[in-house]
Amino acid sequence: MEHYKRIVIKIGSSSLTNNRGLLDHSRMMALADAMAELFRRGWQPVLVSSGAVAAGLGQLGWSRSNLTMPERQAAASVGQGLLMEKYNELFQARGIQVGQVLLTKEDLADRRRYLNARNTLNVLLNRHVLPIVNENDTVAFAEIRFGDNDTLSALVAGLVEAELLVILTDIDGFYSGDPRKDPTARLIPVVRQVDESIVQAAGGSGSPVGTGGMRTKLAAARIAARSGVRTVVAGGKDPAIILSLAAGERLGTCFEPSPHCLRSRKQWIAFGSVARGTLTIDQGAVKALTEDNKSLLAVGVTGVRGNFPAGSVVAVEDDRGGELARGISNLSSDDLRLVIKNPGRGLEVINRDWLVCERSFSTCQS
Ligand SMILES: Nc1ncnc2c1ncn2[C@@H]1O[C@H](COP(=O)(O)OP(=O)(O)O)[C@@H](O)[C@H]1O
Ligand SMILES: N[C@@H](CCC(=O)OP(=O)(O)O)C(=O)O
Repeated sequence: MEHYKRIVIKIGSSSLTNNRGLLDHSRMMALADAMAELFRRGWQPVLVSSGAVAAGLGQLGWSRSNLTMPERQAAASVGQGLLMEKYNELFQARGIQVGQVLLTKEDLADRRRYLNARNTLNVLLNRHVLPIVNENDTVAFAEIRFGDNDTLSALVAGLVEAELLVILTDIDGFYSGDPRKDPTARLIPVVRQVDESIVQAAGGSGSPVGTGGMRTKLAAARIAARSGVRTVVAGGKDPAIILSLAAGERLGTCFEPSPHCLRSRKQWIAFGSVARGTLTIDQGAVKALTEDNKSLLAVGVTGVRGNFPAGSVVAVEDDRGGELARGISNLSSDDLRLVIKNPGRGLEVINRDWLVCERSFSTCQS
């Protein structure tokens, strides 16, 4: 079988709409040209496209100030149609079929639906259809909402085992501070690890249509890195930049993949799943998990919060309250409460193959 390399391109609302809030036809045409060329060069691309809310508001002539969530969702239902109509027209003219994939956080939090989404994306990619992904804004609310497509694009990149995630935005990369506020800020060409000093430099959105700004791009880069995917944040003014990036040119800011990347199942536990309860563990268990790479035994569990059946994803906290791991519990909350009163020493609560130790779930999962 021929080997195709996969690339996920995420484009933000700020790069897709003009100053009147309408879809920028020439920008979208340039994007379609560049993506068609990617196909010719043997890539299997996925497009994660924002712009539904912005395009809907522009079309309807609604003001963006003081919008309620149902009004945003209503605008997205208009804008998503406009986006797909435009993409269909542009890609069909270049001999490429497109498929719309709308996801909510809940779709990826459910393991079966996550695997279904993966299967669907694989069929589209293997048959050279371009998947165009967005959050299902019309139905997503509160806890089932990603809220930003940067995070969604990183999850999709892990899901399809992409080599590269390109996040196109209205600035040419990640700077040492928000350049709109700090004139001394400088472009950082390479980030090996998204640590606290890096997170400190990131600000929110700089445009009226963007969501999340650089903060959500860093969260995305961190998820992608742990999934073994390199991320580049770059300017989307000229979408042909994706061809240079795919060819390995160093432009924008490159976030290197982690040397300790997670296998697919653990990626889902760490970044896709939603914890249904919380276990508190003692310091001996903290050491066993974080230093000795062991499974979690009942003897180290000191408390259980929430009600969940066996097989649920649970958060694991130390007795100071910080989440340090997440995994799939072999026992229901009721059974766990019984067991910890009189712990059988060897009883395994979470097998290490179903456990991820990570202190940064909260920055990755809004
Ligand atoms: N450290 C930083 N480096 C670069 N841009 C930053 C930084 N902090 C905040 N930003 C802001 O992030 C914006 C891009 O994010 P956003 O507005 O959400 O765009 P998009 O619609 O492409 O997702 C930039 O225009 C910039 O104002
Ligand atoms: N799903 C929303 C976009 C959310 C989002 O992350 O926007 P952006 O910061 O412009 O990438 C929409 O299509 O309007």
